[in-house]
Amino acid sequence: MGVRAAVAGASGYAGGELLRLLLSHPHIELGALTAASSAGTTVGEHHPHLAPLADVVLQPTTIETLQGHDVVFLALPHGHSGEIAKALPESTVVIDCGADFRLADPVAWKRWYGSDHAGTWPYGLPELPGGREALQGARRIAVPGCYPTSASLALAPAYAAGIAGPDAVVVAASGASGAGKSLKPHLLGAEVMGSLSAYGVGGAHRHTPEIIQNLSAAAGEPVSVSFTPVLAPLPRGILATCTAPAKPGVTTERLREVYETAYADEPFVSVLPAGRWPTTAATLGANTAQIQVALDEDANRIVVVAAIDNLTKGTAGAAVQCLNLALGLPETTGLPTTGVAP
Ligand SMILES: NC(=O)C1=CN([C@@H]2O[C@H](COP(=O)(O)OP(=O)(O)OC[C@H]3O[C@@H](n4cnc5c(N)ncnc54)[C@H](OP(=O)(O)O)[C@@H]3O)[C@@H](O)[C@H]2O)C=CC1
Ligand SMILES: CC(=O)N[C@@H](CCC(=O)OP(=O)(O)O)C(=O)O
Repeated sequence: MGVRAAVAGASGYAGGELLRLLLSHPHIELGALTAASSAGTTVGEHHPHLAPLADVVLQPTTIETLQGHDVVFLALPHGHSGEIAKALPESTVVIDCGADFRLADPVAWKRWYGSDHAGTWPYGLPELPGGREALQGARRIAVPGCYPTSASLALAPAYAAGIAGPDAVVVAASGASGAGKSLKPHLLGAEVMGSLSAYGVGGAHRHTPEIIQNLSAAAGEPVSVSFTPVLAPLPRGILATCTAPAKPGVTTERLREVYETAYADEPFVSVLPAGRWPTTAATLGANTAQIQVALDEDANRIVVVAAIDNLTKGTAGAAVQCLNLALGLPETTGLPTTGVAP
C-alpha cells in the first residue's frame, strides 16, 4: 500500500520526529513537507539527523500544498488546524498533534485556551478503555498532549478497575523539547541546564482538563486532578509520578494484577517487573511507555510512575500509531520499541 503523507510544521520538533518515524514506515511515501517562516529552507537545516531528507525544500503551509495527500499530519501551534482540516476532503486522514480537537467540553476549551472551540475528534490514545475502537477507520484524529499521555497511561487502569478514589495528584518532569523549538528566554541552555523548575503550579497548566477528561472517562465519574509540571534539564523525556487514594481492600497484589491485566496485550506499554522503576532514558526514541506501581500503605495511596519520550509516544509515535489504526494496518507498523542507550 502506498500512502502519500504530508507533514505541516516539518521544521519543528514534533514535525522532525514525525519525519524520522515516517522514513522507516513501509507504507508511507512522503509528499509535501511544510513550514511557516522556514519555508524555502531545507529539512537538513532544521534536522541534521534526517540525512535522507537533507536537501528537501520546505514549502509554505497552505491548503494547496497540503491537498492531494492520503494523510496530512499537522504539527503546528494551536489554533491553525481547524481551518486546514475544513478545507481538506473528508476522505483525507488528518492527524493533529496540537490541542485544538482534544477536549470534548467547549466550556473547558474556552476557559483554558481562550478561543472558540473548533470541535472534538477521536482521541489518539488507543490504550485508554475503548480508545482503540474510536480510532479504527477514523479520518480525523487528535493526538494527546504529552503530559496527558503519561498521566493517563499511569492512572486510567486504576480508575477503570474501580480501585482508585477520585482525587489524583500528578507531578511530571519533562525535557525542554516539550516546549517546541521557538526561542523562549526561560528555555535558554544556561537557564535549563543544571536545574529543575516547576511551572504552571496550582492547577494552572492547560493539560489539566485533558487529564481530567481521560481519568473521569476511565472512572465513569468525575475525577479531580492536581497537576504540577516540572521542567527538567533533558532534551526529551517525561517522568510522571501519579498518585490516587486506594479504595478499601486494595492490596499490592491486586494493584499489580490490575496493571498487568490492563497492559498484557499492549505492544507499547510495559509494566516493569517488581522492583524496577521507569526511566526516561529507556524510552528515548521509542514509542514505548514504561510503568511501575506501588501501594503506599501508610498514605493509603496508589503510586504509579510512567516514563515516555514526549516526542515519540508523547506526540509523533502516537500520531503514527493512530495512522496505522485509521488505515487498518497492524498498529505497530513502522514504530520502534527499542530506545537509544546509554
Ligand atoms: N514538543 C512536544 O513534545 C509536543 C508538541 N505537541 C504539539 O505539536 C505541535 C508542534 O509542536 P512543536 O513541534 O513542539 O513546535 P515547534 O515550535 O518546534 O514547531 C512548530 C512548527 O509549526 C510551524 N509554525 C509556526 N507558526 C506557524 C504558523 N503561524 N502557521 C503555520 N505553521 C507555523 C513552525 O514553522 P517555522 O519553522 O517556519 O516557524 C514549525 O514547523 C504543537 O501544537 C504542540 O503543542 C504535542 C505534544 C508534545
Ligand atoms: C516542557 C514544556 O514546556 N512542555 C509543554 C508541553 C507541550 C505539549 O505537550 O503540548 P501541547 O501544547 O500540544 O498541548 C508545555 O508545558 O507547554
